[in-house]
Amino acid sequence: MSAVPVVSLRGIVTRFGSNVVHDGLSMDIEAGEIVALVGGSGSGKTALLRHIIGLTQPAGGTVRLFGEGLREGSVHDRIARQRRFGVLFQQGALFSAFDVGENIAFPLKELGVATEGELRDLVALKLAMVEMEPEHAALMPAELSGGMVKRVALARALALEPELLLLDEPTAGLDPDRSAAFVRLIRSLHRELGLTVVLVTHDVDTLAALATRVAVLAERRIVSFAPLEETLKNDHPFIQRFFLGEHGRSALARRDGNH
Ligand SMILES: Nc1ncnc2c1ncn2[C@@H]1O[C@H](COP(=O)(O)OP(=O)(O)OP(=O)(O)O)[C@@H](O)[C@H]1O
Repeated sequence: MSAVPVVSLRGIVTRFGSNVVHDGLSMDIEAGEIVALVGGSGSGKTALLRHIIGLTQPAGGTVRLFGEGLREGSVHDRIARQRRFGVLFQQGALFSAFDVGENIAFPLKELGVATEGELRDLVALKLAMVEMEPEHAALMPAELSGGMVKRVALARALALEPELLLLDEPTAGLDPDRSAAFVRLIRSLHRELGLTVVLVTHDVDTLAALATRVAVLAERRIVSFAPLEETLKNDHPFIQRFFLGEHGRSALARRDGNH
């Protein structure tokens, strides 16, 4: 296959003082995949997402997005590249002083891509994509349920019609019903928009429902990168604990029951 990976990480080294978080980490993510990134607390999952989108630069190694180095090209090229991905951070991270519509419009305004009238239409369109109503645009973040906060944050991540969506713990803090609804939403958006998705999650239910491949971050690198069935056969201690502990077992049993 000659297609260029959407994300290509080579020999990534990340250090915070004497804390070496990644040491020679490499991984390629192909177009259309949903990759679940798992690893212990503090293993560097969020730090890796931050490198992928260029918020931080690793101490060593290279990050390529859509076949281009993150620092490559003119300012114009970099802005164009930024429009090709959307991010949903761990806490949903809406701006509390802005209403829902302003939150969703924020990336569009920042890049100056629409007039006020177009913005209103685009906000309504993005709300519909996450199964919310145009009236919800006037609500303030404090008035939203946890599931709605995630939906609005997702609508904002989709604002610029990205090809790549990065989700950091998208279902954390949601009850099982809301979590399942969010998973269905991501699955249908993935299908309809042809997105590539990178998903950090501790939740085996979410992962089992979505991931085309599971990347396991342990010992400062990716120790396994394979479909779930194959991952489960790996006897790495972290993998065994993560999937075959009590929570993992019951999630996998639920998945088998749903098939
Ligand atoms: N800006 C920073 N300054 C210093 N240390 C940092 C910084 N960001 C992350 N770290 C450290 O790097 C390590 C990896 O952090 P990171 O947040 O990427 O882990 P994670 O795998 O996402 O964890 P969790 O699952 O708990 O969210 C941790 O030891 C963390 O303390």
